[in-house]
Amino acid sequence: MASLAPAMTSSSHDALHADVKSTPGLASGGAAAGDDILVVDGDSTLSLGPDSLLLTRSTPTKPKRTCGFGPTKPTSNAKSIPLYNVLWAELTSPTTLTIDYADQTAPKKLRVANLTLSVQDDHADAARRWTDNLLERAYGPAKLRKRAKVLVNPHAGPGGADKLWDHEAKPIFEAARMALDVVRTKYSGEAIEIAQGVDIDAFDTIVACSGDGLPHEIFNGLGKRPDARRALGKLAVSHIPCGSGNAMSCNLYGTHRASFAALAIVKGVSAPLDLVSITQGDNRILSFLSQALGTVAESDLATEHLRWMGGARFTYGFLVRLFKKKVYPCDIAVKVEIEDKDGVKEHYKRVRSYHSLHALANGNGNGNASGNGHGNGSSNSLKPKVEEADSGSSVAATSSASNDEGLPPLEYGTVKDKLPEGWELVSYDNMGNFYCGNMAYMAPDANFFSAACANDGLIDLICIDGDVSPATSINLLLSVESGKFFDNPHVSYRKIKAFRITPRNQEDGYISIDGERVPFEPFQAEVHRGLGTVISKSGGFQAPGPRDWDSVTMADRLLA
Ligand SMILES: Nc1ncnc2c1ncn2[C@@H]1O[C@H](COP(=O)(O)OP(=O)(O)OP(=O)(O)O)[C@@H](O)[C@H]1O
Repeated sequence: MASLAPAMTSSSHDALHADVKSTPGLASGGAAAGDDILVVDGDSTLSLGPDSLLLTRSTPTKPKRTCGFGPTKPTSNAKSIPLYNVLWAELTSPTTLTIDYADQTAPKKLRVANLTLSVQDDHADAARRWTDNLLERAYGPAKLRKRAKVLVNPHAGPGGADKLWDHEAKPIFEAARMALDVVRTKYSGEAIEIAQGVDIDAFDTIVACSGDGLPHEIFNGLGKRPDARRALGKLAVSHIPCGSGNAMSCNLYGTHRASFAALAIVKGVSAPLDLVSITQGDNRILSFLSQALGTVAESDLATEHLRWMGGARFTYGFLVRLFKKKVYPCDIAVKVEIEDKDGVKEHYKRVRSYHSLHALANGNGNGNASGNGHGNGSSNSLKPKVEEADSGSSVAATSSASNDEGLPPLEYGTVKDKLPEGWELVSYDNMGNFYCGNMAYMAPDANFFSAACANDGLIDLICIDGDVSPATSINLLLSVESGKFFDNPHVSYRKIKAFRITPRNQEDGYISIDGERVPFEPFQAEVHRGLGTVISKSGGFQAPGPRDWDSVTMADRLLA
């Protein structure tokens, strides 16, 4: 019989005799291309369902004895493996079929397991075709055997990135037969240099095993190249979560667990991601995640000495500050695109509906389409209005003739220039939080920017007054986890294209760009639609969106 066991114990596998079953509609004695069923060991079968691979043993396995206590337990004759979990399959000899897959052995961990079956030698060709069919279905639009440059930050988060890479991510990548080039970073900033010099044609993805600091460095390294636009568009950045926040992985893979993220990278597709140019003094850097000034920035950056607390250090820092009712006076000038929350929800609905309809139009109901998120699909009638409205400012639109050049020009100049026309300048004496997000989750269970879209050319701006009562602040913090934050009346939520912020009456303080501290000086930001590329599980973000965004009929969607 076939044995299903972790790879480490493969020596215990029983050999199987495999044959190709004649089933109605299939050629007798051989599996024609597209065949779904392979017969093993005479009567056992391996069948390909729409979502899973099913091994059914014909001979019932003997029930297990229970030493006389209670009734004997019947042993199941079938084993189902989700196709999403299938990593690799091949005939390792003309008579041996091996299938590697990610097995969920614990709620927080996947482990590589394999299935070894013998194939009758006169049916090797048919078994090979069946194997190709299996891999095609298991990978869908995802590229097989991605080539990865892997950067491991041994000092990420609470520590342990080496272990997470070695024990949770690497085995999954290796089982998927990915080509790996692994580097352990030795000092801060090395990932910038590596990304600056990497051969972008030699790899499909550059994987950060780290917190969100290494992806920030990687985007910036790619952005410093003379061929920045091509590099950012070609080499997809991906993330194995090893830090304390791990926002990138939460947004793109819906998990902050290393082995689940590794599987999502294996099965993920390249997708464009908006990136934000930040100018401060004479510098220009890229931001992929967030820009913050106020309680949130300080709670993160001023608690570095409490790293041992893991994710709890942020909550601790936040509570300490909110009881002080700290305010951060500043001048803010914003290029607003969508002013009110209903408009933001409507926009989110349009983008999501476009992506799901686009996926359906491509015959990919699970939304796992490679075009998903690029907004450049063929079905023009389904395009959301925002994408058309934004096309003038998209990087693709402004740079198609010059793809090998550096970063796109700044549409609104730098922080040192005169304030652009049409920007609304407001002075705030009581700002508590100026928080701008390019992704939804800022950490697990911290879906601050629930209306964020990966590739809409807009960033989401949250402003909260600092002089609200501590009870209101605590309620606000709790509402993030419960999903009610977006609708809280104390939260101002807008979609914007650019902003400039100038702190006032404070000698020093904290400004966070993607969780990294930058000088406490005025800075300006503008978004570039789809400038970066990431590996994503389904082409966009995994966040659920603002509450009730989807209370809309199919007709609404089609008319949106
Ligand atoms: N070998 C190293 N020694 C010291 N610093 C390093 C090294 N390698 C990378 N770094 C720096 O560590 C910084 C933080 O990296 P990373 O995001 O991986 O972890 P983190 O900030 O601890 O994550 P989190 O914020 O989620 O806790 C990066 O800015 C990077 O420059």
